[in-house]
Amino acid sequence: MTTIAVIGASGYAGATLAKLIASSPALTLGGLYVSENSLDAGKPLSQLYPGMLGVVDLPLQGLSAQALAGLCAQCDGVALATEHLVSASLVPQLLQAGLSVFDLSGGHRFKDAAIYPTYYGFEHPHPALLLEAEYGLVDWYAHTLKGCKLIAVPGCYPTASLLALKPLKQAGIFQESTMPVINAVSGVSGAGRKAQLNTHLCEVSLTPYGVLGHRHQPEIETYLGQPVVFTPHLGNFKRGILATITCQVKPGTTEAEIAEAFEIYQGSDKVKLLPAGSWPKVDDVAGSDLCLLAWKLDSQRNVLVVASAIDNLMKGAASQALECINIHFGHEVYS
Ligand SMILES: NC(=O)C1=CN([C@@H]2O[C@H](COP(=O)(O)OP(=O)(O)OC[C@H]3O[C@@H](n4cnc5c(N)ncnc54)[C@H](OP(=O)(O)O)[C@@H]3O)[C@@H](O)[C@H]2O)C=CC1
Ligand SMILES: CC(=O)N[C@@H](CCC(=O)OP(=O)(O)O)C(=O)O
Repeated sequence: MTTIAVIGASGYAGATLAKLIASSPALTLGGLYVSENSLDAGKPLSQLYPGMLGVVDLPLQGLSAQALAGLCAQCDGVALATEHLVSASLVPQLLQAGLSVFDLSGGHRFKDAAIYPTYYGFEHPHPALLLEAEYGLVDWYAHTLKGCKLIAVPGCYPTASLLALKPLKQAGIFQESTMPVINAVSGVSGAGRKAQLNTHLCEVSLTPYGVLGHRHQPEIETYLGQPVVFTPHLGNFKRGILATITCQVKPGTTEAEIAEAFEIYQGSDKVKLLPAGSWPKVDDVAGSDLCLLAWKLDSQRNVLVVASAIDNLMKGAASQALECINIHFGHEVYS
């Protein structure tokens, strides 16, 4: 059995992951943690999420120095479902204790520390560790995850976008100067559990945000290897992301070439192509660990539209983290 603790376990991503770990045959939950002075410390997780009653009844513990030392002594790995700077500050001690770290935040997704002040609003406290991290987009980089102790679980929008675009990039299908245009809508759970005015029921209405400055733009560009225009939108639903992506393809590109590019996912039980003429809906993926893709080519104008749907809390966070954990520790069961 591999023992994994979850820090940030009362949040949407952490609680979702705790439930997945508790239900995984090869894993055992090594503890659930919140901030030292959290109002939720001492409560069973199932008190916050009654649907987890009998599944995850472990109590949430405040992350004191003593609790952190105990965690380090008892666990093989730790998942950080905490905000970026909290994750970045915790990682050195966890690595020093020999743990494998799975960071669900954006705290370790870039090698270039200069991204952090520009897109995250802080100087990275441990830039040298960025060079040690591997990017856990499991459908593309599974081979890098075994030998590394620090795994940066991708962001939700980048997961949806990269799974759609990387096959096309790899096949050399984009026109030289094209910038794929990604319009993506996320459910409100993407903003986390804590109360904020913009996620208040009466305030939520379909709207773009983070226009031309969202931190997921450089993440998508880094792992795609070319510029994109990314515009996120907040939708009035709880979970799921739908990214609709428009790109210009080389003149003469055929449907057969595009179909061949996406054959990379043939046999995958996580990334699936819908039959021609069908388009994914967020409700089709909500609660699942899937990414559903569909595309259509206008061969007259060399325009390709690809749609990609995931659950932001699952393939966009917790289930992808679980895949990283299982691959890293060599467990055959990936979900
Ligand atoms: N929601 C989503 O769809 C996705 C989220 N992510 C990333 O995952 C991370 C968590 O997101 P999400 O679950 O939405 O966030 P939430 O706000 O829902 O949860 C944050 C969690 O962190 C805990 N926490 C806060 N400060 C500390 C601290 N100093 N030490 C330990 N625990 C702390 C909170 O509990 P308390 O405040 O009571 O201490 C809570 O359990 C973020 O980095 C986010 O960007 C990634 C992909 C998708
Ligand atoms: C709706 C909403 O607010 N979504 C979040 C995305 C959260 C996430 O996946 O991203 P990180 O792990 O990179 O924080 C946002 O746009 O900030």
